[in-house]
Amino acid sequence: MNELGFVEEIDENGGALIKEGRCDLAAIPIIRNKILKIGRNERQCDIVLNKACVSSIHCTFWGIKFDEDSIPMCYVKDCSLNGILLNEQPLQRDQTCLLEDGDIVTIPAVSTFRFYAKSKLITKDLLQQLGVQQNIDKWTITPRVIGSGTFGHVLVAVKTKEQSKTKTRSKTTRPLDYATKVIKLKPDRVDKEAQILLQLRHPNIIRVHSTFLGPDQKLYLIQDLVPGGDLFSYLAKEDRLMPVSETEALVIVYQIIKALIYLHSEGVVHRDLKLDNILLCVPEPCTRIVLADFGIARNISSSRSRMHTVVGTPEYCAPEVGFRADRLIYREFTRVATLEYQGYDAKCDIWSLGVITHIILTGISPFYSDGSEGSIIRNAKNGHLNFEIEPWRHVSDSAKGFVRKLLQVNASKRPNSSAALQHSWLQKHKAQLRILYHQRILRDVKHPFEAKELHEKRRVPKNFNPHQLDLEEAKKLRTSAT
Ligand SMILES: Nc1ncnc2c1ncn2[C@@H]1O[C@H](COP(=O)(O)OP(=O)(O)OP(=O)(O)O)[C@@H](O)[C@H]1O
Repeated sequence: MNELGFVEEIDENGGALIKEGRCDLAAIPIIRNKILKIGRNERQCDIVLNKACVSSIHCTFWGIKFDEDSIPMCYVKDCSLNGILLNEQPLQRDQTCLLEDGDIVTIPAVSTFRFYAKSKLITKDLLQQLGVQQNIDKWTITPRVIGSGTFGHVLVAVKTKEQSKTKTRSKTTRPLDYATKVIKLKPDRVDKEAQILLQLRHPNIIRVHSTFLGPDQKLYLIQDLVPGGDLFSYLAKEDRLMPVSETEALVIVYQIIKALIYLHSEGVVHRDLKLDNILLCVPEPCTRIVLADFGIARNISSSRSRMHTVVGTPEYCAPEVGFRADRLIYREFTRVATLEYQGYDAKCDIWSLGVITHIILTGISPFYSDGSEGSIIRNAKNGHLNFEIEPWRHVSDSAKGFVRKLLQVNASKRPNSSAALQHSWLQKHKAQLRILYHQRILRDVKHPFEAKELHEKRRVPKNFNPHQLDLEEAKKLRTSAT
């Protein structure tokens, strides 16, 4: 079942609007992996509103379902010049809001839409079942689950204070939504994730606002809610991972490298970079991406030491980290000094980026073969890459060279994060990537990041065309097709 919610145009009395010839407007489904667009542009929009005050794409709706059992989360984003109202309250340009069943979205003086949730069932005592507090300091934790992982659950949270303040202004005002990661683990691990994240400020790294230690040694990490889902779900279509265009891959990889350069300069190594830990602001190309899940990240700035603990996910894990095909040698993620290796450093993140780049360009995980842990580890140690397979056919040699370089088994030959940015694949598109990044990708960033990215003023060339990359690629594809 692909429908995650519905958007229906209504009249001023709240009744469904079924005009002659426009009955298709009644209850348009929000489906998985597709953004529902409302605006003036006939080619791109699902609901076309032909009025001068309506922007080409005025607002968009989409839904995210973390897994088969989870309740979808649907969002609306204001992309317009003239604005939209959510329950009579204006949104800011580029603002995204999590929707609740029955929410009303208005394009002033043009149209009004009602959002219906597909699944409304949220067990009231879910928080109790999960052993999660409803109120932590100034925060209210809601029973809406965004995602789950090995270490706990991620739920929607709102600021309690803000809620009561806004309630006096209007009953319908929605407080901003945040994500709370609730971790019930050993205190030392818990502290590390919180400590590391609180020190980081970068538009491509998850922003943590506060942390609280609740009863039962549960840590609450209040973070920005990143509404576009993770990169794995974005690529997963019809039971397989679909590659993205080379242009889209460049924009993703560029942002991951930006985050890694910052992270490594702060002495932090992520150690678990994978598709599931890369979040998207909107599930569409050229969106801002955010690295999340610093659960096993390590701060090595104090000692500049190398790391010896075997952690991570074998599919994305650099050979020097020391995963072994024979699981009996270590149990799960215990601390095992890697005897035949000298330990490892921040370049383990570069290897993971190599695996990620391979997957997003081809839909194939380079060392996966039969999927058994043993074969993945053996294949990664061997480092053999096969560029002869069909999905590489339309990919440029420089992209292949980039992947080859990052997946060097010998870590000393692998570039560090700054050198990865200097690779010809990215350098060739340097100017366009920079402009796209500063003019478009960072547009929704509201926080005063210390990172210099936001303060850099770049001159836009007179003939700059934000679609230039796509055109170049289209040209290339046309040539290769003939
Ligand atoms: N701030 C956020 N905004 C939106 N979604 C999020 C956020 N944080 C986490 N998620 C979602 O929740 C999922 C689980 O979160 P996270 O990876 O942090 O948990 P974990 O227990 O450390 O997982 P893992 O088992 O991968 O280690 C993510 O894959 C993502 O889909």
